[in-house]
Amino acid sequence: MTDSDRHVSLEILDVGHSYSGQVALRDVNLEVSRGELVSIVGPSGCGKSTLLRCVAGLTRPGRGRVVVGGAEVSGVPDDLAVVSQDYSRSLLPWLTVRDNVALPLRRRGMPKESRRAAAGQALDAVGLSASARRYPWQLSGGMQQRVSIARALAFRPSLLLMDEPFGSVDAQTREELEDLLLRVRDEGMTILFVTHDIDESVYVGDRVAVLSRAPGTVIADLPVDLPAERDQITTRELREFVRLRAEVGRLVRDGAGS
Ligand SMILES: Nc1ncnc2c1ncn2[C@@H]1O[C@H](COP(=O)(O)OP(=O)(O)OP(=O)(O)O)[C@@H](O)[C@H]1O
Repeated sequence: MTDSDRHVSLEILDVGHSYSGQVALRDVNLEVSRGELVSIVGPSGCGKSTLLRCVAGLTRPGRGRVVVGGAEVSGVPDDLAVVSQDYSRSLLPWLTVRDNVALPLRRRGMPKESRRAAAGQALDAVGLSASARRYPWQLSGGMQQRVSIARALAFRPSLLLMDEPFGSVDAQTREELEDLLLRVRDEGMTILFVTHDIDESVYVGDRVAVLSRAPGTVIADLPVDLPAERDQITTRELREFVRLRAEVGRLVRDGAGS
């Protein structure tokens, strides 16, 4: 398998899901090309996390199908990483930060020295080299979240699912992580990125998919027609950025459910 073969497309086809008769998602259709970053926004409780769980193979959708790289998802795909809001449960407290980051690389059969080097590089990218030998419980919440992100980056999955990943970090770190994510996207990873932050959805996205109020369905799929090279200050000043931010904001506020 070549490196470019690892980057997959994703199809979400007529996906619906209910919890004990309560409909959380209905008729969700979304296609994501290889190497594309699609932001997903929508009102609280509209089913964004449920949708990511269906794509990750953690929840089997009651209706419809999810297809990753041409194959229907029936369990957790091998070549997938998830970064969720819940950093406190995602790291192993008995392993150092570096060993947490290196752990998934065993699945790739990578030799120990290469695992350590890849973990070191990813920690460097999120600004945590100095904490490599510490344990997760010795770090702040925001730092732990950066470790989870470093772990996903070191693994270099073909499909990366992120559920409000920067919600717990300070504003400056958040901007740095957004730019890091854009560099990763440039390497061809396919990314689904759930966020509550409308500015962020436009800044990092190639497209923004807006879900309606519960039960969630896609009510808009907007291309982000901004220069690929983004900058935290000048991109956010562009007329197209301001227009899109307003459009997404209006859709999230007014987006009708059934
Ligand atoms: N395991 C579960 N059991 C029962 N109901 C659930 C479960 N998980 C989610 N739900 C319900 O499904 C609906 C969608 O929840 P979900 O967490 O997917 O939405 P969300 O858009 O990610 O929410 P938020 O933006 O607040 O994080 C909500 O009404 C929620 O209460």
